[in-house]
Amino acid sequence: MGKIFYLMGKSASGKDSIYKRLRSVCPELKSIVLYTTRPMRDGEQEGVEYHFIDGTRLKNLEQSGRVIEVRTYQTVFGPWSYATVDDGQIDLAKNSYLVIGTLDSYEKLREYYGKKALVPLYVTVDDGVRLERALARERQQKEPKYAELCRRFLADEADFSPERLKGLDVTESFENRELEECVRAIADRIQMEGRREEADR
Ligand SMILES: Nc1ncnc2c1ncn2[C@@H]1O[C@H](COP(=O)(O)OP(=O)(O)OP(=O)(O)O)[C@@H](O)[C@H]1O
Repeated sequence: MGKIFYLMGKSASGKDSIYKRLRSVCPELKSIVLYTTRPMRDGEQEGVEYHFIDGTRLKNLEQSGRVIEVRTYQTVFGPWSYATVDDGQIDLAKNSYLVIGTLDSYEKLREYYGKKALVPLYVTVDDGVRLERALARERQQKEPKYAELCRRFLADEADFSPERLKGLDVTESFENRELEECVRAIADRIQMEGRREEADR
């Protein structure tokens, strides 16, 4: 049976950077396209970055029991939802998947597909280094949002508390000191899972 490799970590831990590298290092892993009610941005394409839907369609999907997890953010443009939907794109009999997300969405997918289907890939960075990286990244924005950066940094403490991680069996972590080293360690972990699967057959 295939696995869902679930990449997660606190803000600015390097998930996006690692995800992009893993996409080329582990091309056999499929991606999952989420659904969102936020408007499409210039350059985005339906079905590539997201499936773009409206609130009514999301409600219908929820009523049909196909929404595995949904998060809604209150933005200045109104509420924007992001959802993982069981629309047939996830077929664990055939494929394994690489997904990037939050600990909450990891929990929901784990409830839906079963503990055995999920492999958590938890990325960590020393807090001081992470704050420096977050600040450097924010400084490059046209309108840096430093208060939001601080809010997220503090919220991470509760979101990824040791108790929560332990409760969800996230016992392994990958330190992102040097990007390529971290990518290699995660790729090795992914390959080990493949070997385990073969041995069990
Ligand atoms: N190993 C590394 N060494 C130095 N800089 C890094 C490393 N990994 C990532 N970065 C940089 O740190 C910043 C945060 O990385 P990235 O955006 O990938 O994190 P993230 O976990 O996806 O963040 P968020 O969840 O907040 O969007 C980026 O500017 C990225 O270029």
